[in-house]
Amino acid sequence: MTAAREQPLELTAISHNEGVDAAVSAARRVIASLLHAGDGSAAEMKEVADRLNAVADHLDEHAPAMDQRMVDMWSGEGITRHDPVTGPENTIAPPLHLTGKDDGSVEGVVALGLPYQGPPGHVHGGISALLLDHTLGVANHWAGQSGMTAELTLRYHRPTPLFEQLTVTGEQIAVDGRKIRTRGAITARGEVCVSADGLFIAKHLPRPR
Ligand SMILES: CCCCC/C=C\C/C=C\C/C=C\C/C=C\CCCC(=O)SCCNC(=O)CCNC(=O)[C@H](O)C(C)(C)COP(=O)(O)OP(=O)(O)OC[C@H]1O[C@@H](n2cnc3c(N)ncnc32)[C@H](O)[C@@H]1OP(=O)(O)O
Repeated sequence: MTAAREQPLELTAISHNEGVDAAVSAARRVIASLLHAGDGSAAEMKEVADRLNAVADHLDEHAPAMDQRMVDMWSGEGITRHDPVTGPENTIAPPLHLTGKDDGSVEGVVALGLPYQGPPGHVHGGISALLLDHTLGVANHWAGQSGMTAELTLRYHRPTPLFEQLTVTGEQIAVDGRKIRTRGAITARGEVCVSADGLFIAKHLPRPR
């Protein structure tokens, strides 16, 4: 008999408060702050741009070669740290933090700010697609058979609010040979805002080495 898990399993990397993760958290703040500031801001934007460019110059000067970095990114066998949805090393990741549940599904919560806006006060539909594509991919990984997205069908039921807690879910529904069918949704205040049906094909591109 398998003992029931008391804690849900972490399926995505959690940010450290140090190293590149801390710098990425700061950069996420900068992205949101710039959009909040806009052209009406009293801040001296030329100086801000110069300082940000100096930071980027410093990072580029000390970074490993790109091909080596690609190898490093893909060296682990488990969860990724660089992806654009959950990755603590990726400034454009909100980040969403996903856990695996005993019923075979995955779930995470996230609140999205101004950088992810589409219609006024609401999440851009392409951002919802990004979150769901990735969450369905992780759900397949959790279920034990993963692949590449071949089709992703989205239904936008109601606008997805910014600044509110969203729950993102994914669940593998069926595997038929190499075809994997997976479903998911984004809900806010218990109501479905976006639902997704995905067809994934069991195929994996080779990792850089
Ligand atoms: C992606 C994996 C990442 C791995 C990470 C590893 C560890 C990290 C751990 C945790 C994280 C977990 C997951 C990662 C999270 C998210 C993943 C994001 C997913 C993506 O972001 S991924 C990028 C976008 N994605 C593409 O970039 C795909 C481009 N595309 C292709 O690479 C090919 O197109 C492919 C592979 C789709 C199929 O090519 P193929 O040659 O392998 O397959 P083939 O043609 O033989 O078809 C076999 C049968 O599928 C049917 N079929 C094929 N395609 C179909 C379609 N579109 N619609 C309906 N049916 C279709 C055929 O009709 C046939 O059916 P039948 O057998 O019945 O005839």
